[in-house]
Amino acid sequence: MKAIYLDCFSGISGNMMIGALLDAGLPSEYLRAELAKLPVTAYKLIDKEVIKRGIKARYFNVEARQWFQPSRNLRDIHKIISESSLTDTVKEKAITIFNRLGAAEAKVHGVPESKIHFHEVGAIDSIVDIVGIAIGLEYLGIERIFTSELHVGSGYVKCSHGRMPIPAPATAELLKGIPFYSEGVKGELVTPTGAAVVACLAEACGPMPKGFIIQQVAYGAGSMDLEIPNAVRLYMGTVSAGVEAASQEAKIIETNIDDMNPEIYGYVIELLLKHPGVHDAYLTSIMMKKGRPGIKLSVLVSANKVADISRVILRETSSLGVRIMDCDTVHLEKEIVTLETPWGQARVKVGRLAGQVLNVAPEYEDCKAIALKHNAPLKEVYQQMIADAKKLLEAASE
Ligand SMILES: O=C([S-])c1cc(C(=O)S)c[n+]([C@@H]2O[C@H](COP(=O)(O)O)[C@@H](O)[C@H]2O)c1
Ligand code: NI
Repeated sequence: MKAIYLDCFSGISGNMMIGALLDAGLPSEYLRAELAKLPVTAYKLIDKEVIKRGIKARYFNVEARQWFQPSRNLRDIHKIISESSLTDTVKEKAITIFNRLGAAEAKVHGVPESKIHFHEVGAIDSIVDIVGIAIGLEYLGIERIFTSELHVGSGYVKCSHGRMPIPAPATAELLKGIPFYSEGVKGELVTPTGAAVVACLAEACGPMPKGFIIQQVAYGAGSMDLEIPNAVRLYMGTVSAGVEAASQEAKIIETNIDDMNPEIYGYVIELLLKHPGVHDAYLTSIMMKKGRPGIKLSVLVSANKVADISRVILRETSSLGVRIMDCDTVHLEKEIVTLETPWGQARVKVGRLAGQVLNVAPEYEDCKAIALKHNAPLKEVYQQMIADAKKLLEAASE
Protein backbone atom coordinates (compact mmCIF):
# COMPACT_ATOMS: atom_id res chain seq x y z
CA MET A 1 0.00 0.00 0.00
CA LYS A 2 1.26 3.46 -0.83
CA ALA A 3 2.06 5.36 2.37
CA ILE A 4 3.81 8.45 3.66
CA TYR A 5 5.71 9.07 6.86
CA LEU A 6 5.98 12.74 7.82
CA ASP A 7 9.08 13.60 9.81
CA CYS A 8 7.89 16.68 11.70
CA PHE A 9 11.30 17.57 13.22
CA SER A 10 10.53 21.24 12.44
CA GLY A 11 6.76 21.02 12.84
CA ILE A 12 3.99 21.00 10.27
CA SER A 13 1.55 23.52 8.81
CA GLY A 14 -0.92 23.41 5.93
CA ASN A 15 1.54 25.23 3.66
CA MET A 16 4.45 22.95 4.58
CA MET A 17 2.34 19.87 3.89
CA ILE A 18 1.33 21.09 0.41
CA GLY A 19 4.95 22.06 -0.31
CA ALA A 20 6.00 18.50 0.58
CA LEU A 21 3.27 16.96 -1.61
CA LEU A 22 4.39 19.16 -4.54
CA ASP A 23 8.00 18.14 -3.95
CA ALA A 24 6.88 14.49 -3.90
CA GLY A 25 5.35 14.72 -7.37
CA LEU A 26 2.00 16.47 -7.16
CA PRO A 27 2.01 18.60 -10.35
CA SER A 28 1.50 22.29 -9.65
CA GLU A 29 -0.83 22.65 -12.67
CA TYR A 30 -2.98 19.76 -11.46
CA LEU A 31 -3.28 21.32 -8.00
CA ARG A 32 -4.22 24.69 -9.51
CA ALA A 33 -6.77 23.13 -11.89
CA GLU A 34 -8.44 21.19 -9.07
CA LEU A 35 -8.45 24.22 -6.74
CA ALA A 36 -10.11 26.20 -9.52
CA LYS A 37 -13.17 23.98 -8.99
CA LEU A 38 -13.82 25.88 -5.76
CA PRO A 39 -15.94 29.02 -6.03
CA VAL A 40 -13.22 31.17 -4.45
CA THR A 41 -10.88 33.19 -6.62
CA ALA A 42 -9.34 36.12 -4.83
CA TYR A 43 -6.01 34.46 -4.08
CA LYS A 44 -2.60 33.93 -5.59
CA LEU A 45 -0.50 30.80 -5.10
CA ILE A 46 3.21 31.04 -4.39
CA ASP A 47 5.05 27.86 -5.33
CA LYS A 48 8.84 27.93 -5.49
CA GLU A 49 12.01 26.10 -4.57
CA VAL A 50 13.89 27.49 -1.58
CA ILE A 51 16.95 26.47 0.40
CA LYS A 52 16.42 25.84 4.10
CA ARG A 53 19.75 25.49 5.97
CA GLY A 54 21.29 23.95 2.87
CA ILE A 55 18.32 21.70 2.00
CA LYS A 56 16.31 22.24 -1.17
CA ALA A 57 12.62 22.37 -0.28
CA ARG A 58 9.37 23.40 -1.92
CA TYR A 59 7.72 26.50 -0.52
CA PHE A 60 3.98 26.93 -0.98
CA ASN A 61 1.84 29.79 0.24
CA VAL A 62 -1.49 31.42 -0.42
CA GLU A 63 -1.77 35.17 -0.75
CA ALA A 64 -5.20 36.76 -0.57
CA ARG A 65 -5.60 39.18 -3.50
CA GLN A 66 -7.84 41.42 -1.46
CA TRP A 67 -7.57 42.04 2.24
CA PHE A 68 -11.32 42.00 2.69
CA GLN A 69 -12.76 38.49 2.43
CA PRO A 70 -16.29 37.56 3.46
CA SER A 71 -16.40 36.17 6.98
CA ARG A 72 -17.12 32.45 6.59
CA ASN A 73 -18.43 30.05 9.19
CA LEU A 74 -18.14 26.26 9.07
CA ARG A 75 -21.45 25.97 7.24
CA ASP A 76 -20.31 28.38 4.50
CA ILE A 77 -17.13 26.37 4.11
CA HIS A 78 -19.05 23.07 3.91
CA LYS A 79 -21.18 24.61 1.18
CA ILE A 80 -18.17 25.90 -0.79
CA ILE A 81 -16.55 22.47 -0.71
CA SER A 82 -19.59 20.24 -1.15
CA GLU A 83 -21.06 22.21 -4.05
CA SER A 84 -17.80 22.12 -6.00
CA SER A 85 -17.00 19.49 -8.64
CA LEU A 86 -14.07 18.11 -6.63
CA THR A 87 -14.09 14.33 -6.10
CA ASP A 88 -16.10 12.91 -3.20
CA THR A 89 -12.93 11.66 -1.49
CA VAL A 90 -11.36 15.13 -1.58
CA LYS A 91 -14.56 16.77 -0.31
CA GLU A 92 -14.95 14.27 2.52
CA LYS A 93 -11.33 14.57 3.67
CA ALA A 94 -11.37 18.38 3.54
CA ILE A 95 -14.66 18.64 5.44
CA THR A 96 -13.39 16.22 8.13
CA ILE A 97 -10.31 18.41 8.68
CA PHE A 98 -12.37 21.62 8.77
CA ASN A 99 -14.77 20.06 11.28
CA ARG A 100 -11.84 19.19 13.57
CA LEU A 101 -10.45 22.67 13.29
CA GLY A 102 -13.87 24.19 13.96
CA ALA A 103 -14.44 21.93 16.98
CA ALA A 104 -11.04 22.89 18.45
CA GLU A 105 -11.66 26.63 17.97
CA ALA A 106 -15.15 26.27 19.47
CA LYS A 107 -13.78 24.46 22.52
CA VAL A 108 -10.99 27.00 23.08
CA HIS A 109 -13.19 30.07 22.71
CA GLY A 110 -16.16 28.54 24.54
CA VAL A 111 -18.66 29.10 21.73
CA PRO A 112 -20.78 26.67 19.67
CA GLU A 113 -19.21 25.31 16.45
CA SER A 114 -21.86 27.12 14.42
CA LYS A 115 -20.51 30.44 15.72
CA ILE A 116 -16.91 29.83 14.63
CA HIS A 117 -15.84 32.15 11.85
CA PHE A 118 -12.78 31.58 9.74
CA HIS A 119 -11.74 35.13 9.51
CA GLU A 120 -10.53 37.37 6.76
CA VAL A 121 -7.39 36.19 5.03
CA GLY A 122 -7.23 33.07 7.20
CA ALA A 123 -10.35 31.63 5.58
CA ILE A 124 -8.98 31.60 2.06
CA ASP A 125 -5.61 30.29 3.25
CA SER A 126 -7.27 27.49 5.22
CA ILE A 127 -9.59 26.51 2.37
CA VAL A 128 -6.77 26.30 -0.16
CA ASP A 129 -4.42 24.50 2.25
CA ILE A 130 -6.92 21.95 3.48
CA VAL A 131 -8.53 21.21 0.13
CA GLY A 132 -5.08 21.24 -1.52
CA ILE A 133 -3.80 18.61 0.92
CA ALA A 134 -6.79 16.37 0.16
CA ILE A 135 -6.17 16.85 -3.60
CA GLY A 136 -2.48 16.01 -3.24
CA LEU A 137 -3.05 12.86 -1.20
CA GLU A 138 -5.61 11.62 -3.70
CA TYR A 139 -3.39 12.43 -6.71
CA LEU A 140 -0.40 10.59 -5.21
CA GLY A 141 -2.61 7.62 -4.24
CA ILE A 142 -1.63 7.76 -0.55
CA GLU A 143 -3.56 5.14 1.41
CA ARG A 144 -1.85 5.33 4.79
CA ILE A 145 -0.27 8.20 6.73
CA PHE A 146 2.11 8.05 9.68
CA THR A 147 4.05 10.84 11.39
CA SER A 148 6.88 11.28 13.85
CA GLU A 149 6.25 12.97 17.21
CA LEU A 150 5.67 16.65 16.48
CA HIS A 151 8.18 19.38 17.28
CA VAL A 152 5.93 22.29 18.25
CA GLY A 153 8.47 25.05 19.00
CA SER A 154 8.19 27.43 21.94
CA GLY A 155 7.49 31.01 22.95
CA TYR A 156 4.50 33.09 21.89
CA VAL A 157 2.66 33.71 18.62
CA LYS A 158 0.91 36.92 17.65
CA CYS A 159 -2.59 36.57 16.24
CA SER A 160 -5.96 38.31 16.32
CA HIS A 161 -6.42 37.34 20.00
CA GLY A 162 -3.09 38.88 20.99
CA ARG A 163 0.02 36.96 22.04
CA MET A 164 -0.71 33.31 22.67
CA PRO A 165 1.53 30.56 24.09
CA ILE A 166 2.97 27.98 21.69
CA PRO A 167 1.43 25.57 20.88
CA ALA A 168 -1.45 27.98 20.20
CA PRO A 169 -4.62 27.01 22.11
CA ALA A 170 -6.40 25.49 19.08
CA THR A 171 -3.22 23.53 18.25
CA ALA A 172 -2.97 22.25 21.84
CA GLU A 173 -6.60 21.13 21.68
CA LEU A 174 -5.92 19.26 18.42
CA LEU A 175 -2.80 17.61 19.81
CA LYS A 176 -4.77 15.54 22.36
CA GLY A 177 -3.50 11.97 22.05
CA ILE A 178 -0.59 13.01 19.78
CA PRO A 179 2.96 12.98 21.20
CA PHE A 180 4.75 16.32 20.83
CA TYR A 181 7.83 18.06 22.20
CA SER A 182 9.77 21.30 22.21
CA GLU A 183 13.54 21.59 22.04
CA GLY A 184 13.92 25.27 22.67
CA VAL A 185 13.42 26.48 19.08
CA LYS A 186 11.57 29.79 19.32
CA GLY A 187 8.54 30.06 17.04
CA GLU A 188 5.30 28.33 16.11
CA LEU A 189 6.33 25.15 14.30
CA VAL A 190 2.94 23.39 14.37
CA THR A 191 -0.09 25.45 13.35
CA PRO A 192 -3.74 24.56 14.01
CA THR A 193 -4.12 23.42 10.39
CA GLY A 194 -1.01 21.22 10.62
CA ALA A 195 -2.26 19.69 13.88
CA ALA A 196 -5.76 19.13 12.42
CA VAL A 197 -4.30 17.33 9.40
CA VAL A 198 -2.28 15.02 11.64
CA ALA A 199 -5.19 14.46 14.05
CA CYS A 200 -7.59 13.55 11.23
CA LEU A 201 -5.37 11.63 8.84
CA ALA A 202 -2.44 10.03 10.66
CA GLU A 203 -2.85 6.49 11.90
CA ALA A 204 -0.01 6.83 14.39
CA CYS A 205 2.59 9.39 15.48
CA GLY A 206 5.93 7.93 16.55
CA PRO A 207 8.74 5.94 14.97
CA MET A 208 8.50 4.91 11.33
CA PRO A 209 6.39 1.73 11.12
CA LYS A 210 8.31 -1.54 10.72
CA GLY A 211 8.33 -2.65 7.11
CA PHE A 212 7.95 0.86 5.65
CA ILE A 213 10.05 0.92 2.46
CA ILE A 214 11.01 4.42 1.31
CA GLN A 215 10.98 5.24 -2.40
CA GLN A 216 11.17 9.02 -2.28
CA VAL A 217 12.11 11.82 0.12
CA ALA A 218 10.53 15.26 -0.26
CA TYR A 219 10.69 18.52 1.72
CA GLY A 220 7.98 21.13 2.30
CA ALA A 221 9.38 24.47 3.53
CA GLY A 222 7.98 26.61 6.29
CA SER A 223 8.34 30.38 6.27
CA MET A 224 10.80 30.72 9.18
CA ASP A 225 14.58 30.79 9.19
CA LEU A 226 15.75 28.84 12.19
CA GLU A 227 18.88 27.12 13.42
CA ILE A 228 17.36 23.89 12.04
CA PRO A 229 15.83 23.62 8.53
CA ASN A 230 12.25 24.87 8.78
CA ALA A 231 10.74 22.09 6.68
CA VAL A 232 8.69 18.93 6.99
CA ARG A 233 10.32 15.83 5.53
CA LEU A 234 7.97 13.51 3.68
CA TYR A 235 9.02 9.93 3.07
CA MET A 236 6.88 8.30 0.40
CA GLY A 237 6.93 4.55 -0.01
CA THR A 238 5.05 1.37 0.64
CA VAL A 239 3.92 -0.52 3.64
CA SER A 240 2.22 -3.91 3.55
CA ALA A 241 -1.49 -3.85 4.38
CA GLY A 242 -0.97 -5.57 7.71
CA VAL A 243 1.81 -3.34 9.00
CA GLU A 244 0.97 -1.76 12.31
CA ALA A 245 2.83 1.31 13.49
CA ALA A 246 5.56 0.45 15.96
CA SER A 247 4.51 0.64 19.62
CA GLN A 248 0.93 1.18 18.59
CA GLU A 249 -1.30 0.61 21.55
CA ALA A 250 -4.94 -0.35 21.02
CA LYS A 251 -8.03 0.51 23.06
CA ILE A 252 -11.65 -0.58 22.96
CA ILE A 253 -14.26 2.15 23.20
CA GLU A 254 -17.70 0.89 24.19
CA THR A 255 -21.13 2.24 24.88
CA ASN A 256 -24.54 0.69 25.59
CA ILE A 257 -27.52 2.18 23.77
CA ASP A 258 -31.22 1.50 24.33
CA ASP A 259 -32.93 4.53 22.84
CA MET A 260 -31.70 5.05 19.30
CA ASN A 261 -33.43 4.66 15.95
CA PRO A 262 -32.02 1.33 14.61
CA GLU A 263 -31.61 2.90 11.17
CA ILE A 264 -28.67 4.93 12.54
CA TYR A 265 -26.42 1.96 13.47
CA GLY A 266 -25.36 0.98 9.93
CA TYR A 267 -24.46 4.58 9.14
CA VAL A 268 -22.41 4.98 12.32
CA ILE A 269 -20.47 1.74 11.76
CA GLU A 270 -19.69 2.76 8.17
CA LEU A 271 -18.56 6.20 9.33
CA LEU A 272 -16.35 4.79 12.10
CA LEU A 273 -14.68 2.25 9.81
CA LYS A 274 -13.62 5.06 7.46
CA HIS A 275 -11.60 6.79 10.19
CA PRO A 276 -7.85 6.11 10.15
CA GLY A 277 -6.88 4.23 13.29
CA VAL A 278 -10.21 2.37 13.61
CA HIS A 279 -9.46 -1.34 13.26
CA ASP A 280 -12.97 -2.68 13.85
CA ALA A 281 -16.44 -1.47 14.83
CA TYR A 282 -19.25 -3.87 15.72
CA LEU A 283 -22.56 -4.29 17.52
CA THR A 284 -23.70 -6.82 20.13
CA SER A 285 -27.30 -7.36 21.24
CA ILE A 286 -27.65 -6.92 25.00
CA MET A 287 -30.48 -6.78 27.55
CA MET A 288 -30.41 -3.55 29.53
CA LYS A 289 -32.08 -2.16 32.66
CA LYS A 290 -35.89 -2.04 32.88
CA GLY A 291 -36.05 -5.02 30.51
CA ARG A 292 -35.00 -2.92 27.52
CA PRO A 293 -33.35 -4.67 24.59
CA GLY A 294 -30.23 -2.69 23.73
CA ILE A 295 -27.10 -2.60 21.60
CA LYS A 296 -23.47 -2.46 22.71
CA LEU A 297 -21.33 -0.53 20.22
CA SER A 298 -17.65 -1.52 20.38
CA VAL A 299 -14.80 0.14 18.49
CA LEU A 300 -11.23 -1.19 18.38
CA VAL A 301 -9.01 1.82 17.87
CA SER A 302 -5.35 2.96 17.99
CA ALA A 303 -4.74 4.59 21.38
CA ASN A 304 -3.95 8.00 19.87
CA LYS A 305 -7.38 8.12 18.25
CA VAL A 306 -9.44 7.59 21.41
CA ALA A 307 -10.45 11.25 21.83
CA ASP A 308 -11.27 11.57 18.16
CA ILE A 309 -13.40 8.44 17.93
CA SER A 310 -15.16 9.01 21.27
CA ARG A 311 -16.26 12.34 19.84
CA VAL A 312 -17.67 10.67 16.71
CA ILE A 313 -19.64 8.22 18.87
CA LEU A 314 -21.02 10.93 21.16
CA ARG A 315 -21.90 13.15 18.22
CA GLU A 316 -23.56 10.50 16.07
CA THR A 317 -25.36 8.26 18.59
CA SER A 318 -27.79 8.90 21.47
CA SER A 319 -25.12 7.82 23.97
CA LEU A 320 -24.21 10.16 26.85
CA GLY A 321 -20.84 8.58 27.55
CA VAL A 322 -18.32 5.96 26.52
CA ARG A 323 -15.95 3.64 28.42
CA ILE A 324 -12.40 3.00 27.28
CA MET A 325 -10.45 -0.17 27.89
CA ASP A 326 -6.84 -1.21 27.24
CA CYS A 327 -6.51 -3.97 24.72
CA ASP A 328 -3.54 -6.17 23.76
CA THR A 329 -3.65 -7.46 20.21
CA VAL A 330 -1.75 -10.10 18.21
CA HIS A 331 -1.81 -9.82 14.43
CA LEU A 332 -0.93 -11.92 11.47
CA GLU A 333 1.12 -10.01 8.94
CA LYS A 334 -1.37 -9.18 6.18
CA GLU A 335 -0.67 -8.91 2.47
CA ILE A 336 -3.21 -8.18 -0.25
CA VAL A 337 -2.62 -10.31 -3.36
CA THR A 338 -4.49 -9.50 -6.58
CA LEU A 339 -5.43 -12.63 -8.54
CA GLU A 340 -6.06 -12.77 -12.29
CA THR A 341 -8.92 -15.24 -12.68
CA PRO A 342 -11.06 -16.27 -15.66
CA TRP A 343 -13.79 -14.15 -14.02
CA GLY A 344 -11.58 -11.05 -13.73
CA GLN A 345 -9.36 -9.56 -11.01
CA ALA A 346 -10.00 -10.28 -7.35
CA ARG A 347 -8.11 -9.47 -4.17
CA VAL A 348 -7.22 -12.04 -1.54
CA LYS A 349 -5.90 -11.29 1.95
CA VAL A 350 -2.99 -13.51 2.95
CA GLY A 351 -2.15 -13.78 6.66
CA ARG A 352 1.33 -14.92 7.74
CA LEU A 353 3.00 -15.63 11.06
CA ALA A 354 6.82 -15.65 10.95
CA GLY A 355 6.59 -16.04 7.18
CA GLN A 356 4.25 -19.06 7.27
CA VAL A 357 0.88 -18.64 5.56
CA LEU A 358 -1.83 -19.31 8.16
CA ASN A 359 -4.84 -17.81 6.43
CA VAL A 360 -6.12 -17.00 2.93
CA ALA A 361 -9.27 -14.85 2.81
CA PRO A 362 -10.87 -13.63 -0.44
CA GLU A 363 -12.16 -10.03 -0.41
CA TYR A 364 -15.91 -10.19 0.03
CA GLU A 365 -16.68 -7.17 -2.20
CA ASP A 366 -14.62 -8.56 -5.12
CA CYS A 367 -16.21 -12.03 -4.83
CA LYS A 368 -19.68 -10.53 -4.56
CA ALA A 369 -19.13 -8.46 -7.74
CA ILE A 370 -17.93 -11.57 -9.62
CA ALA A 371 -20.81 -13.72 -8.33
CA LEU A 372 -23.36 -11.13 -9.47
CA LYS A 373 -21.69 -10.45 -12.83
CA HIS A 374 -21.28 -14.13 -13.76
CA ASN A 375 -24.37 -15.43 -11.98
CA ALA A 376 -22.21 -17.86 -9.99
CA PRO A 377 -22.83 -19.02 -6.40
CA LEU A 378 -20.80 -16.83 -4.02
CA LYS A 379 -19.49 -19.89 -2.13
CA GLU A 380 -18.03 -21.31 -5.38
CA VAL A 381 -16.32 -17.99 -6.16
CA TYR A 382 -14.76 -18.09 -2.67
CA GLN A 383 -13.56 -21.69 -3.12
CA GLN A 384 -12.05 -20.85 -6.51
CA MET A 385 -10.25 -17.77 -5.15
CA ILE A 386 -8.77 -19.71 -2.22
CA ALA A 387 -7.59 -22.49 -4.55
CA ASP A 388 -6.07 -19.99 -7.03
CA ALA A 389 -4.37 -18.02 -4.24
CA LYS A 390 -2.85 -21.19 -2.73
CA LYS A 391 -1.51 -22.23 -6.15
CA LEU A 392 0.02 -18.78 -6.63
CA LEU A 393 1.61 -18.81 -3.16
CA GLU A 394 3.00 -22.32 -3.66
CA ALA A 395 4.49 -21.31 -7.02
CA ALA A 396 6.03 -18.20 -5.42
CA SER A 397 7.65 -20.21 -2.62
CA GLU A 398 9.28 -22.78 -4.99
O1 LIG B 1 -7.58 33.66 14.62
C1 LIG B 1 -7.77 32.81 15.43
S1 LIG B 1 -9.20 32.47 16.22
C2 LIG B 1 -6.66 31.98 15.79
C3 LIG B 1 -6.83 31.12 16.86
C4 LIG B 1 -5.77 30.39 17.24
C5 LIG B 1 -5.94 29.53 18.37
O2 LIG B 1 -5.07 28.77 18.67
S2 LIG B 1 -7.36 29.68 19.24
C6 LIG B 1 -4.55 30.45 16.54
N1 LIG B 1 -4.42 31.32 15.51
C7 LIG B 1 -3.15 31.47 14.76
O3 LIG B 1 -3.42 31.79 13.41
C8 LIG B 1 -2.37 31.37 12.59
C9 LIG B 1 -2.91 30.62 11.40
O4 LIG B 1 -2.97 29.24 11.61
P1 LIG B 1 -3.35 28.24 10.40
O5 LIG B 1 -3.48 26.88 10.98
O6 LIG B 1 -4.66 28.73 9.84
O7 LIG B 1 -2.25 28.34 9.39
C10 LIG B 1 -1.46 30.55 13.48
O8 LIG B 1 -0.38 31.35 13.84
C11 LIG B 1 -2.33 30.25 14.67
O9 LIG B 1 -1.64 30.01 15.85
C12 LIG B 1 -5.45 32.08 15.10
NI1 NI C 1 -8.81 30.96 17.84
